[in-house]
Amino acid sequence: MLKVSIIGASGYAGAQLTALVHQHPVMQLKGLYVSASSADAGKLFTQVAGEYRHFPDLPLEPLCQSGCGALADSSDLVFLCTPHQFSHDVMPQLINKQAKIFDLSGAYRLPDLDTFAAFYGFANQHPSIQQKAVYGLAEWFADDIANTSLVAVPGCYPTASLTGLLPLQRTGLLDTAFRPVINAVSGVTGAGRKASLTTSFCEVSLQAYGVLSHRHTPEIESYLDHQVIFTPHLGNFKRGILATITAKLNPEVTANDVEQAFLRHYRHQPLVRLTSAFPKVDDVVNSPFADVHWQVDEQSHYVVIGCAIDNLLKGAASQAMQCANLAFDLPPTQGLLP
Ligand SMILES: NC(=O)C1=CN([C@@H]2O[C@H](COP(=O)(O)OP(=O)(O)OC[C@H]3O[C@@H](n4cnc5c(N)ncnc54)[C@H](OP(=O)(O)O)[C@@H]3O)[C@@H](O)[C@H]2O)C=CC1
Ligand SMILES: CC(=O)N[C@@H](CCC(=O)OP(=O)(O)O)C(=O)O
Repeated sequence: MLKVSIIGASGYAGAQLTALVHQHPVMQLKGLYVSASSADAGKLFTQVAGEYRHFPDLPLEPLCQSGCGALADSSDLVFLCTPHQFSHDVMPQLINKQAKIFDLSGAYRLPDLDTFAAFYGFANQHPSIQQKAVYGLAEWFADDIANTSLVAVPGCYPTASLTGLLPLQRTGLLDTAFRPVINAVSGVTGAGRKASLTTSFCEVSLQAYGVLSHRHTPEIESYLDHQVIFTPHLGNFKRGILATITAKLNPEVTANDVEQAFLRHYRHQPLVRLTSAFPKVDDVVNSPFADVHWQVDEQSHYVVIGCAIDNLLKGAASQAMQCANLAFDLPPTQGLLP
């Protein structure tokens, strides 16, 4: 059995990952961790995450940064479900040890360090670690993921946006003179478990935020190799993301070309479902799937693409597990599909 440690296990993404590891046939939970000063330190995971009350009793152990090296030496996998700054700071102690590291934060997703500093508000001090990190968009970078010991698991909006756009971009169907326009709505779990006024029950009402400034814009652009206009919205539902993307196609592109591009890239990908109608959030919530549909207007040469995912699963924990499966040469859907 592969020994797994999860740091940030009391958070929304960490609890999902804990559940996925628990049901994985060849992984076992070695330890669950929170910060040294956490109000949850010493509590049982089952006390903090009530939906998993039937799980075995595992404590949420307080973790000091100095204890991370030993953790990485005694685990096969370490998942970081922690804030960006913590993942950034702790990484030198985790890498080059026994464990492969899967970081769900944005700390090592952006190869351009100036862009990183501008969007994250702190500098990436570890360029040599950044060079080793592989972007964990599982359907697109499987070979690299299989051969690395550090995976930067993508953000939730970039997962939905890139899943919808990459088949067209990689096939050369997009008109490079126009930026695809991505409008995406996320449930409130996307903001994490920590209380804040903007995510409190009485305050949330469908609204755009981070307009022309969200840190997921450069993440999408880095891996699409194309500039975009990305507008996230916060919706008054718990989980799920719906991205609706409008893009300009080259003049000679037909509806059949677009269909072939999606089929070629996703026909053999079990976790991307090409649906017969525009996807619904409810169809993917609590599942590891990305649902994708599109419609082409051959007169105007525009395509509208819809992609729905569960932000906590395909947008975080289940994609991290897909990457872990790839990194350990296991079937990519192991522990994710019955
Ligand atoms: N929510 C989502 O949809 C997505 C989230 N992500 C990313 O995944 C990561 C986790 O997100 P999410 O679960 O939403 O966040 P939460 O705020 O819900 O959870 C954060 C977790 O990290 C722990 N933590 C915080 N500081 C430390 C520390 N210094 N040492 C150890 N543990 C610490 C927290 O526990 P405590 O503070 O009690 O110590 C908690 O368990 C973030 O980087 C986020 O950006 C990525 C994609 C989607
Ligand atoms: C609704 C909401 O607030 N969503 C988060 C994105 C969550 C995510 O993908 O996380 P990363 O921070 O790891 O990129 C946001 O907009 O900041």
